Amino acid sequence: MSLYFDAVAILNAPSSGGSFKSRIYSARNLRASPAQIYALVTEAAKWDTVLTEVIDKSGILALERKLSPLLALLLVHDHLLAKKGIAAPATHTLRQTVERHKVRLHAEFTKARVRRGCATVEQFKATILREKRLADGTSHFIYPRWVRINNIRTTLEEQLNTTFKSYRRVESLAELAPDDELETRKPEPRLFIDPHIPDLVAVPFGADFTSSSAYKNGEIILQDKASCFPAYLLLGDRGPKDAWEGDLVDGCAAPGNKTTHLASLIAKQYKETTKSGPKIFSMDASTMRSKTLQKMVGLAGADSVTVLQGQDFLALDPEDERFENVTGLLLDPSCSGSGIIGRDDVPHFTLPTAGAPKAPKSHGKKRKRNETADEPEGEQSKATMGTPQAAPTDENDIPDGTIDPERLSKLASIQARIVEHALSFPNATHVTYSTCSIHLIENEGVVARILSTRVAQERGWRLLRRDEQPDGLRRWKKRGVREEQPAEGETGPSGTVDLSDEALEACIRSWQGDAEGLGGFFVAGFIRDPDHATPAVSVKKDHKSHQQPEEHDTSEDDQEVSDWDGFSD
Ligand SMILES: C[S@@+](CC[C@H](N)C(=O)[O-])C[C@H]1O[C@@H](n2cnc3c(N)ncnc32)[C@H](O)[C@@H]1O
Repeated sequence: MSLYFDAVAILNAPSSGGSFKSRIYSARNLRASPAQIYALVTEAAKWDTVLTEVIDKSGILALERKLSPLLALLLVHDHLLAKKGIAAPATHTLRQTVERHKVRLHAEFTKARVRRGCATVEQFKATILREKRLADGTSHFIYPRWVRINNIRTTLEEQLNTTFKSYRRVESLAELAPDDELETRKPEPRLFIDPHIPDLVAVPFGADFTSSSAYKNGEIILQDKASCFPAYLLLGDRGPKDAWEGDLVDGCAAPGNKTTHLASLIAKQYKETTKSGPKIFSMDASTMRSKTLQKMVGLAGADSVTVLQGQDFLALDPEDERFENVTGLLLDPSCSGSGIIGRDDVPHFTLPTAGAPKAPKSHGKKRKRNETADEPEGEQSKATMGTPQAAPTDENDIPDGTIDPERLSKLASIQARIVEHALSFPNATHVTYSTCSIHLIENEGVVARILSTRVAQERGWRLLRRDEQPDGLRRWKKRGVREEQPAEGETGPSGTVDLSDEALEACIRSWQGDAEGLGGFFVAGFIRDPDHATPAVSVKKDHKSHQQPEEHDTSEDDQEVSDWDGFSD
C-alpha cells in the first residue's frame, strides 16, 4: 500500500526542480521502489480522464471517505488495469475499499470504452492518448526518443542486430511521428540513424527501453541529441591513427551523460590500437549528484573515468600535477534550463470530484469527515489535464519557469568564471562550453565575455570555427544569434552581443519545437593556438550588459538553479 501513499506524496510535494523521474529517485523516505512509483504515476496519468469519469459515475468517493480523489484514481487504475490488481494484500482495508465496488467500477469502465467505440482495452488506450494529444496541442509534433550507443560495451552494428533487430529503418525524423492509423494499433518500431552524431539513433517517442538488457547493461544510453554535441565537438571525428592525446576533464559532470559520451568516443578511437587511452577526470560540486555520476560511469563501463565526488571545478588547481596532461575540458555548467522540453514533466491529473453527490446507497459504515487522513495537504480537486510530456534532456535541470534577469546575469557570471578557469589549464588546447538555455546572455554573451578575458588573449584562445568542426556539426545549420528579443506582447530578457559573423557561425544552437526534434541548446568550442600563428576568429566588443565582471558567488546560487536532474529515463 505504501506504493500509493508514496505516489500521492511525490505528486503533492512542491517541486524542488529536476525531472519528475529524478525527483522520485532522489526522494527520501520512500517505502516503495522508485521504478514502481514512476510506472504507476505515468500509466495512471494516461488514463486519468477515463478513471475520473469511472470514479465520478460510480460515486465511490462519497461512500469511501478515506479515499482522496488522487489516491482513489491511483488505486482504481491498478484495480482496473494493472495485471496483478492493487499492490496490497487482499485483506488490506484500502484495497477492500476499492474492491467492494468492483462491479460498479468495471461496469463504468466498460461503458466508457464502448462510448468511444473501442472493442479492446488496447484500442481504448490508443484512443484516449490521441484525445489527450489533441487536447494539449501536442499532436502536431512528437519528440523522438534519442538513444546513444555506448562504444565501450557494444557497437552500432551489434545493436542494430539485437536491440533494434525488429525495428524498421526510416529515412527521416518525421517518419517517427505517430500517424492516426498507427496510433490506433500498436505502433510499428521504427528507427532513424542520426546523420550528425555518430552512433546515435532515434525511435518513436514512448519507446521504452528501461527493461531491455541493452539499457540495463549500459550498452545504450538515453541521451538527447543536442546533449551529444559537446563531447563530439571536443573530440571530433578522430580514428585510431589520430586518436585524441592528453587527458580530459569534465568539470560539471553529473549525472554523467557527457562524461560517458567522452569515454565512449575515446573507446572507439582507441579500439583498434594497443595504446591505452587518456584519463578522464570527471567531477561535480554536488555530492549527491556525484553519486549518480559514479553510478552512470560504472554502468557505462567507463574505466578511464576518475570521479572526483563533490569537487567544485573552480577550486581545482590547474597547476596540480594530476592535471598536467590535460588537453581537453568540457564545461556544461548549471544554467537556467530554458531550452528544456517538457519544462514541467510532472504528470497532471484530471481528478474525480471529491465526495461526488451522485452516490448510490451506502453500504459501508459511517465515517467521520476528517478520516481522509492519508492525503498530504494541498491536493487540489481539479488539476490541469496533461500527459507526461516528452522527456526532458535528462541530465539538465528543470527550471521553475520564471525568467529573472538578475538570476540570468548571475548565472552568466558563474558560467563565464567556469570557462575562464578551464582556459587556464597549462596544457589545455580544446575547451567546450554548453548550456541548455536559449538566452543570449548565457550563451553568445558568455562566449564574448570569455574571448575578451586576459587568459584567453594571453594564451591565444579563440573559437573553433565552423570549418574546423567535426563533419556532423559542420553540417548542422542552427548557429549563434546576435540578438534576443521577447516575443510580441511578452516580457523576457533582451539584448545584443557584438560578435562577428564568423564567431556566430562558430556557435552551435538548437531550438525547441524545430523539426530536428531537440530542445534548446547551445555549444561553442574554444581552441588554443599556442604559437598565436593562426588568425583568430575576430571578436567585436561585447555588449555592455554581458560584460560587467562580477565576483564569483558562492556555489549556492548555482546549486539553487542547477540542481538536479538525474537519470535518463
Ligand atoms: C547541466 S548539469 C551537467 C550535466 C552533465 N554535463 C551531463 O551531461 O550529464 C550542471 C552540473 O554542474 C554542477 N556544477 C555547477 N557548478 C559547479 C562547479 N563550480 N563545479 C563542479 N560542478 C558544478 C551542478 O551540480 C550540476 O550537476
